[in-house]
Order: sequence, then structure tokens, then C-alpha cells
Amino acid sequence: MADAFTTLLLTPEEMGRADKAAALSGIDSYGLMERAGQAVAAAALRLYPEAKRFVVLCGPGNNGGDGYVAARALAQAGAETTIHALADTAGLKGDAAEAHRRCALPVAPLSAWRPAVGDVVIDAVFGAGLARDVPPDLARVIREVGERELPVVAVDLPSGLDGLTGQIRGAAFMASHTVTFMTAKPGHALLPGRQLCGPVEIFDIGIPHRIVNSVAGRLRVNRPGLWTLPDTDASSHKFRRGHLAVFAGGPSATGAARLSASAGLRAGAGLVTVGATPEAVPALAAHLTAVMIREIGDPHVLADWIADPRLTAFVLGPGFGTGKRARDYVELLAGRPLVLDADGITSFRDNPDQLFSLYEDASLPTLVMTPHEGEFARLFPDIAGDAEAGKVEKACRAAARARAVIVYKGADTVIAAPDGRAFINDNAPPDLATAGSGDVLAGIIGGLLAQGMPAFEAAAAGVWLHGEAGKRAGAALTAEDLPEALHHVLRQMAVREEQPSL
Ligand SMILES: NC(=O)C1=CN([C@@H]2O[C@H](COP(=O)(O)OP(=O)(O)OC[C@H]3O[C@@H](n4cnc5c(N)ncnc54)[C@H](OP(=O)(O)O)[C@@H]3O)[C@@H](O)[C@H]2O)[C@@H](O)CC1
Ligand SMILES: Nc1ncnc2c1ncn2[C@@H]1O[C@H](COP(=O)(O)OP(=O)(O)O)[C@@H](O)[C@H]1O
Ligand SMILES: [K+]
Repeated sequence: MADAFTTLLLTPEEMGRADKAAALSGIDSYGLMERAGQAVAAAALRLYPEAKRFVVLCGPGNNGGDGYVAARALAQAGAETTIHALADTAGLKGDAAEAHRRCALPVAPLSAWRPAVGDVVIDAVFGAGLARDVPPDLARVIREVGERELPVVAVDLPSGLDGLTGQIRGAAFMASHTVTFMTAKPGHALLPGRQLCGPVEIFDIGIPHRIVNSVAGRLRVNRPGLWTLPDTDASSHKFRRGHLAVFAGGPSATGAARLSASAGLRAGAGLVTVGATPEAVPALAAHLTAVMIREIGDPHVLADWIADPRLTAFVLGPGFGTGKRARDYVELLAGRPLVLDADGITSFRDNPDQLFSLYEDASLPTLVMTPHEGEFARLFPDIAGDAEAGKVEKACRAAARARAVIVYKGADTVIAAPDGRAFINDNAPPDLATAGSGDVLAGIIGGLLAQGMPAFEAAAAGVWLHGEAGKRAGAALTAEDLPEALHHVLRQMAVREEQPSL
């Protein structure tokens, strides 16, 4: 289980504030750079003891400063080391100028370097301060290094990667290892950034944790410990573990609701019922055993059923069909704990405010929406089209507008709450990109909501468990495998909790 500090993600701007606060508190800022550069050199020597030559590429700011420290340390360790700088070293300032002054190695221009097999690159060109697309000279070097498949140890971030959004600014190194400082940054967790970093080593350069905590915003990497699963000890009664209702669509599309329902049951809901029109009941009855079926013949039956307070959460969307029926159901559910997925989301594309108004009174959010990129753009076209905003910002703006928890799906799913909390999920394997996998996710979240978990925690836990189930089910999985895999994951977590701490 992760402790609170290790889940922190500091934006480059917050990291800059931590740096300034550390200096104000009397901490020697050059000492921080010295430790950062030494950590990079140590990682490079550990990972590439046989390197013919380390080529340290230094930029014009403090990332470059870390590079000069690393180059000095590598040379002192006896490794052949050369330095190439993007800009004239006369322009270096502050700690970076000091790091350069202490490094006796000659500095050649970046344009003079021709990458050669056997070189190990230390990428200290840009880190947190990358402000625009990389210059053409660097883009050429990035391309040549990639073509020769040279190992790259990135300092803080692979140069060209935007630490806030995870996007590539023109071009970016593909690192084999990244050494960052104090905490990971959003760009390490978001795509495509995550795929450019290799393993990310987080090195403590000595900024006091109280300072880091004081500048940290509300962004975390999604881990157990940030949420607690409902207690499912042997004494808990099925009625105490909530009752989840999943709405099914027409007779030819019941599979999606069945997947959600089975997942909700595995996630621990005490009871799960699929609500279906009479035409869909036979298809459902042929496949479901532990899940119950409720026939919804006309709107009054629906209204009476939904009014039962023992129904503690609902899932609407998987295989449901788009249109007025979906909107009418959601209107009846107004304010109740609801996972709105797939067709349920798309049904409000022409009037999203109608949906948002149904949930505006809740003091804590009770609506969880689980859009993939296409569904997100249907409900929030202006936010989706903002080319400057990253995925976290988009999810947070959508959550605030809808007063709902937004699960913005993908390989780097972002879970955001209206109050500004946001988690980036990084455990989902690509095998989850399979038909019906989203239906399972909606069911897991519904099952957790039904047990009384608050919406944001249920969504975050659900996304993480879905990822773990995907890993457990492994290659060539189908969505049907996921509820069973979830069973194993939950059992393993329970066993770990039962073990006495040493
Ligand atoms: N925070 C901490 O506690 C610690 C931080 N540390 C280290 O500091 C790093 C952050 O340093 P930083 O702020 O100086 O930023 P950095 O990435 O060196 O780049 C800024 C320079 O690049 C320039 N520039 C930007 N984009 C450009 C472009 N596309 N093309 C061309 N130029 C461009 C920009 O110029 P300007 O935009 O001002 O014109 C400026 O000159 C951080 O990543 C970590 O490694 C450690 O020492 C330990 C303590
Ligand atoms: N490349 C990927 N790597 C990891 N997870 C993925 C990837 N692609 C999709 N997923 C996850 O799989 C699920 C797919 O959901 P969705 O797009 O609604 O598909 P479907 O409608 O077929 O169920 C989401 O939880 C998403 O986060
Ligand atoms: K870098």
C-alpha cells in the first residue's frame, strides 16, 4: 500500500515553488542541484557500467546545471565523458553557472555531436522549464539518437516532454531510464509521456517533505491507500453490502448489462438486479444466475422500483441504446448514486445541461460518468477541443461543470472530482482495450458505490481494480474473464491485509 507522499504528483510549477520555498527556508539551492546531478551519474554508472562513452547534453537552464554536475561526477568516476551544450555557456545563470564553473571538462556545441553506437546519452537539455517546441537542432539529435537506439538517461524528464500535460513539444527523447526529484510529475504518468520515460527513479534531493506537501495540489497517482475498500468481513450481511441495479437495453444487446452486473457482484455488492424490458428478459434469464432480473413493463413499474431506498446504486448505459428512454430513466434517478456510461452519456449530447441540472443539488457528488475520448467530446465539446489543456485539466473542468466524478478513460485514465481532486491511473494493461471492458468497469464502480463508498473513491478504486484484473487475466483476455480475475485480485488484497505487520 502506498504512503501519501509517494502518490504525490507535483506539476513543474509546484516543483518550482518547492524549490523557492526551500531556498527561503535557508536550504542551499546549489546543494539540491549537486545531489540531483550526483544521483543521475550514479544511475548511469549503475545501469551502464560498460558504456564506452557518456555524452552529456546540457541545456541553458537548471536541467543543464544538473547535467554539468553529472558530467563532473562521471569523469571523476573514471568514465569517458563529453559534454555538448545547446547554447553558449556564457548565458548560464545562478546554480547552473556554478555547476558549469565547477566542471573542468570542455564543452562543445550540440551541433558538433554525431551520435555513435556505444554512446550513452545523459539528457539534461530541458526539464521542468520547457516552454515551447524544442529547437530544430535538438529535434535532429533526438531523431538520430532514436535511429541508433542509443540508451538515454533523462534528467527529470525526457527533453521535449511537457511535464504538466505529458504531451510532446515538437520532438522528445525516448529514455531508457528517468531520474526525477522528490516526486513524479504528471508528465511521467500521462500518455504519451509515460511511454517515453522508461522506469522512473524518484530521488530525494533533500527538500523537506513538509515543504513539498505545502506546495502540492490535489493530483495523485491512483493507488490503494488513497481509498479504502468496503469492509467485507464474514459477519457482513448481504443487505448491508448494498443493492446495485443495472439497466439493460434491448433483447439483442443484453451482454453489456450482464457484464456490468457480474462485475458489480464481484466488486462486493450484496445484491445485483438487472432491470429490463419484457422483451429482454428471456435473453437475460438464459445467462444469469446469481444476478436477479426485474421486468420493467411500463414507466410506473420503473418509478416504483427505483423509489425503493434499498437500491443503493445504479448503472445505466452499457448496451442501453441512446435516446429519450435513457434520458427519462436518468430523470427518475436524479440525485441517486449512478454510474452513467456509454449510451447513457451519449443520450445527453444535445443537452448536457439537462443532465447536469439533475445532479446539481448534491453536496457531495453521486454521479460518476465514465466517458472514453469520443463520449467525452460529445458532452464537453469545448473542453475536449482546447488544444492547450492536458487530460487532467480537461477532466477537472468537466467534473466541476457537471458536478460529477469524471472517469476520463484511456490507457491513462484520469479520475476527477468537482472539488479539484484528480488521480491518474497507470496500472491498466493494453489488453483491456477489448469490447466490453468498459462495461465491466462501470459495474465495478457501481458495485463499490452500492456498498456506500463515496463516488470519487469508488471511481478511483474501481479503475485501479479494473487495471489489476486486466493484469491478472493477462494477454488475449476477453471482458468475460475480468469479473473472475477481479475475484482473485480482491482475495489477494484481503490476504495481504490479514497478514500481521512485522
Ligand atoms: N525544482 C527543484 O527543486 C530543482 C530543479 N532542478 C532542475 O532544474 C530543472 C528546471 O530548471 P529550469 O526551470 O531552469 O528549466 P529547464 O528545464 O532547465 O529549462 C529552462 C531553460 O530552457 C529554455 N527553454 C525552454 N524551452 C525552450 C525551447 N523549446 N527552446 C529553447 N529554449 C528553451 C528557457 O529559456 P526561456 O524560455 O527563458 O527563453 C530556459 O533558459 C528541473 O527540470 C531539474 O532538472 C534540480 O537542479 C534540483 C532542484
Ligand atoms: N491501451 C489501453 N491500455 C490500458 N487500458 C485501456 C486501453 N484502451 C482502453 N483501456 C481501458 O479499457 C476500457 C475500455 O472501455 P470502453 O472504451 O468503454 O470500451 P467498451 O465500450 O468496448 O467496453 C476502459 O476502462 C479503458 O480505460
Ligand atoms: K531532460
